[in-house]
Amino acid sequence: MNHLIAPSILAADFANLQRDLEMINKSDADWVHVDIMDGMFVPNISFGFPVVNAAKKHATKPLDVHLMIVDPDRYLKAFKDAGAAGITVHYEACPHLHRTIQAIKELGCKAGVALNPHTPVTLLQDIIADLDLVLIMSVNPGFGGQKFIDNTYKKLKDLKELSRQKNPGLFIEVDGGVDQHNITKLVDAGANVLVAGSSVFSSADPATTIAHLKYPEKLLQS
Ligand SMILES: O=C(CO)[C@H](O)[C@H](O)COP(=O)(O)O
Ligand SMILES: [Co+2]
Repeated sequence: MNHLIAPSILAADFANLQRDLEMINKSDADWVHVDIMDGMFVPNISFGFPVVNAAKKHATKPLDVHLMIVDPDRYLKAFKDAGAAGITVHYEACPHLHRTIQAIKELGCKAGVALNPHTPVTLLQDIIADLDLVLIMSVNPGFGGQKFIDNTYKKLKDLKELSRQKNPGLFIEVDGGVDQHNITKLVDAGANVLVAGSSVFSSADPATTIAHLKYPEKLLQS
């Protein structure tokens, strides 16, 4: 399949969120990535339900909600009601991950698990068949605009192999420091959903940057 692009609104201009979502609507983006941070699981607080509701009101593409929060089970239904199409929880935040994944699916959302940079892919062996998506963090979660961690390529290859054996339809998402320079190598390593925050929103023309991320081969030809 062609890879999907999920711009992260963490890097959008919150005072002009409607404008930035309308840009995403008209662009080659596939999903809208929504980062929820609680100041506990990660050392930063982003935004909560009113902003997700507002995003849902203006976005025409599915909301891909990335929960960087402790004990996410408390809020799954609230995020579904706010407009989430997919909910991704962190492996490191879920002692009863199987139960959490079933709860997300029962809500009718796509279910994902995110791995911090130090968490090995092998820990997913007994849950991967139940998942729609695995998110490989390529920075330490909590902030946009950080430097990409090179070990990500190896983790993507490990995950691609595990998914080939146990769940060939898996969405393999990579999140953090994705830009026009590393996108082709990330797709070659196995990523099929690419999150991009700063590289999109700090560029002069965000819609064109999204097009370059979606079709990097056209950039090489031009
Ligand atoms: O989950 C995240 C941070 O924890 C963000 O999705 C990620 O950092 C995207 O931002 P950037 O592309 O600027 O690195
Ligand atoms: Co994210």
